[in-house]
Amino acid sequence: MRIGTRGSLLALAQAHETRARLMAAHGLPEEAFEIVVIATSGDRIQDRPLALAGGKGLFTKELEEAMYADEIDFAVHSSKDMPTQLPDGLELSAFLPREDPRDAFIGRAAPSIAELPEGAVVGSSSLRRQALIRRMRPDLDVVMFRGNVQTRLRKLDEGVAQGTILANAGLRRLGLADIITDLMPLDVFPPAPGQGAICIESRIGDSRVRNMLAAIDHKPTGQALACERAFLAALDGSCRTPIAGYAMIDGDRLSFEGLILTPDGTLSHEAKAEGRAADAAEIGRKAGEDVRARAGEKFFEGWS
Ligand SMILES: NCc1[nH]cc(CCC(=O)O)c1CC(=O)O
Repeated sequence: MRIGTRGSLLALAQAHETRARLMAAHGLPEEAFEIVVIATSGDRIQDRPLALAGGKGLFTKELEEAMYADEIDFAVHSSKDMPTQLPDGLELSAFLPREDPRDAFIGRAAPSIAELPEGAVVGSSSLRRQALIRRMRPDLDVVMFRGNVQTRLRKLDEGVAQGTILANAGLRRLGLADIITDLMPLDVFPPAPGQGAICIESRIGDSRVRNMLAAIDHKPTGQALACERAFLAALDGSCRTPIAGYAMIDGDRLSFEGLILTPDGTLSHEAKAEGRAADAAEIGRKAGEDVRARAGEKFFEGWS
């Protein structure tokens, strides 16, 4: 089996984790799986926010083309980077057990956002994180910050900013949990839909691949993701609007909290929903339609 992945350290860590789980589940040796690294446009574009460069498909397009061309059997992704609408003939066929979904703060002048001095600079290129920081601390100066973890840490060392925010899950997968100075609570700083969950994309109808992946698929994570992705899809997947959403599964029950904000963090609309885990997608879709109706179409217009 050929496992397709991007070449970033985080993507490679995720591909290796997937391979280790497949080896354990099927009692197969490492040689049964080849990891194939494919560069994506998202990796190449470093000079502007991804929302302005075309949004989410940027991390997935080249991997999807490799699946169509039968150069790889499946692709490992961060669910957060996946568009809500997949190209024809492809599906999300497995999810690994979700890591902690929270965002992590890496602070220099202070260990937490609340303790930063007035006017301090925080780097982030995520519209959601920028809006949430501004909502918490309107006095802070939020600047664009892209690049991998090492680049960001160097910027902190150089004093370009006094703090930045990254996903706890990614930092843990990179073995970098010790650089975190604070974990953002889910209620004040809700994560992006899909954050912390690794997903696997494959060709619809490829039963050999599907059977292989079924052994490592984590159903509760798949249900949570179905809800969060339906929420996002109902909001049109607009990557110009800061959107947060997190579903929790407890047995056969699901609870969901979603949030949309204006980029400056001054206005927001929240959705809370509960129901059967089996109805995950329906719950997410309704929550999305509900906030969309309450916010009004004007809410989604005019941001850039
Ligand atoms: N867009 C980059 C990206 N995609 C997934 C993760 C983190 C890992 C995850 O959420 O599973 C990150 C980095 C970050 O947000 O810190």
